[in-house]
Amino acid sequence: MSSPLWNYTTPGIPDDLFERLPGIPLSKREVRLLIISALRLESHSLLWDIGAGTGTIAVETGLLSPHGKIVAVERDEEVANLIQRNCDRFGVENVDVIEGSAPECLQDLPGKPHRACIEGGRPIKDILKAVWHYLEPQGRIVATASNLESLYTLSEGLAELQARNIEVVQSSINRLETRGTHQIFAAVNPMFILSGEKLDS
Ligand SMILES: C[S@@+](CC[C@H](N)C(=O)[O-])C[C@H]1O[C@@H](n2cnc3c(N)ncnc32)[C@H](O)[C@@H]1O
Repeated sequence: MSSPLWNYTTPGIPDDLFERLPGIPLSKREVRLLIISALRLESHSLLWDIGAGTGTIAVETGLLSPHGKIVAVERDEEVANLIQRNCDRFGVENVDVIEGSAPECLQDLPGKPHRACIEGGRPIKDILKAVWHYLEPQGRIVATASNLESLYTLSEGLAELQARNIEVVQSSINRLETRGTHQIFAAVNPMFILSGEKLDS
């Protein structure tokens, strides 16, 4: 009997265990951990993973929260199929993969989310506002930005929505790598991780 690919109760699956498609991004392991931490999942949370890419967030949260439900939204058909394959690879059964483009497709999703992760899409503020509209009270949104423009837009969007307990964290991660005869610390692209809550004022 072959041993399972990931048999641990903690998140942090190494990036190279996921099936990849050329050019399709993935949230790097350490950044993924920060995103998952910011989501603060509860045992039965419904999570919308918008712009689900390679599916690393969907897989990790599916494993971490077996009584929860994840809806992974991805606009590209080939990439949506990749997410399903990565779920199958890790034996994750509580992820529904939806091929669709946000924000338009959100109205057709079943249920209202308690948590949302936004990692892609333009115009990003429209997606943020649409997701916020469906978010349950007490819900949390986590969104990432890799550049100053997205950081500003998301930050402005959360303020306009009067999100509470807004946090912004910038990752700064270096991994030891062998380059020729030397070992150097190579930087993982820094990401901004923004989060906010939908609380009564
Ligand atoms: C940065 S990747 C997400 C990586 C993912 N978190 C992971 O670790 O596997 C962003 C993805 O969002 C998708 N995307 C971009 N705009 C979108 C939209 N409007 N609706 C749905 N998906 C979108 C892209 O096709 C891409 O695969």
